[in-house]
Amino acid sequence: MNGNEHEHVIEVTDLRRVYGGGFEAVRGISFSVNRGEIFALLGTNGAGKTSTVELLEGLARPAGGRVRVLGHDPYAERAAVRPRTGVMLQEGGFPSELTVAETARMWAGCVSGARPPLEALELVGLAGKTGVRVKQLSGGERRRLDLALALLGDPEVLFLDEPTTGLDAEGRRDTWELVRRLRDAGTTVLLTTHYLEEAEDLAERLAILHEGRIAAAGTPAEVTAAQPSRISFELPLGYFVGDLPPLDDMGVCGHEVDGRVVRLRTHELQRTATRLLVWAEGAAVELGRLDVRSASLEEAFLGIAREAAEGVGTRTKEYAA
Ligand SMILES: Nc1ncnc2c1ncn2[C@@H]1O[C@H](COP(=O)(O)OP(=O)(O)OP(=O)(O)O)[C@@H](O)[C@H]1O
Repeated sequence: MNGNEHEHVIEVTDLRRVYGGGFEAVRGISFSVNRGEIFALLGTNGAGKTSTVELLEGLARPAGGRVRVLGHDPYAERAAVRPRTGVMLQEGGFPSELTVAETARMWAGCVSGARPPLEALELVGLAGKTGVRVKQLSGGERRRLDLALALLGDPEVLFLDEPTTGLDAEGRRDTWELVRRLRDAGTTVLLTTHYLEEAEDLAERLAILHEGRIAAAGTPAEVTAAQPSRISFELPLGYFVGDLPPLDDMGVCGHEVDGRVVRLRTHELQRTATRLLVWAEGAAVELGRLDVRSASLEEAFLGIAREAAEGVGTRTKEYAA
């Protein structure tokens, strides 16, 4: 963060959203997104991702806090913000009888300065489907049509709500490639996703939401680094975890034993692995199925969700991403 407010294309401060009946879906979150950055919002089902993105899109008024997109309030100053943003909702909801080309033309008619519809369809790989009715498209093709429509206005800021849900592996990779190309051309992208590899691969920074609060935020590497690495192995018959050097001395921060299988957690992977291997060598012990791995974003996510659910060390506050 460079403190230069003009670089923050999206700024969210202590944002709250309360639905009728008093349910608080977004409970005071803060983050900012820089120009030309891809930022991912992750979270378990019902964490508040869509509720947040809708506030950024100006579709609802926050119950508290502040949102600025391109320096404007997207709800109160919708006319200033809307033409400069592209929105891909979770459910596009287009008339299913229209063809792909008709849908794109109809949509382009509502966008000032729209790029040619065929160009948008080409970007998402649907140029060969112009004559196909929307109802005949596969789920993945519909998501790509949603994305083409979001791109029609050549937006400065793109909101993508689960852009690759329903896409096969190739379609997902193609979409990532397109999002990266858009970013390289200067577009700022905020996306929500359930695919952790998508966030790890695409996003410069991310925030993990849990029950309306930010549970962790930073670069994928920063979020992952906060989680322990894992070492697992199987001890030979007749050996027990108590035969290892004292776990504290090995830098182990947690362990589980399941029969002869031992799983160690550590924030000092090199130290723990070295002590373990030196011990095994000295004791002439063959460690079966030895597996040493750094935490992945997926492990970080599951760890955060588990901690939050257990209420243990919940880090659900004051993350300024
Ligand atoms: N219109 C509404 N009225 C009342 N509660 C709502 C409404 N819309 C959403 N919620 C609740 O707000 C919470 C957050 O929902 P939201 O759709 O923002 O979550 P999400 O993180 O996008 O989830 P998912 O990953 O399942 O799409 C959920 O508990 C949901 O049930």
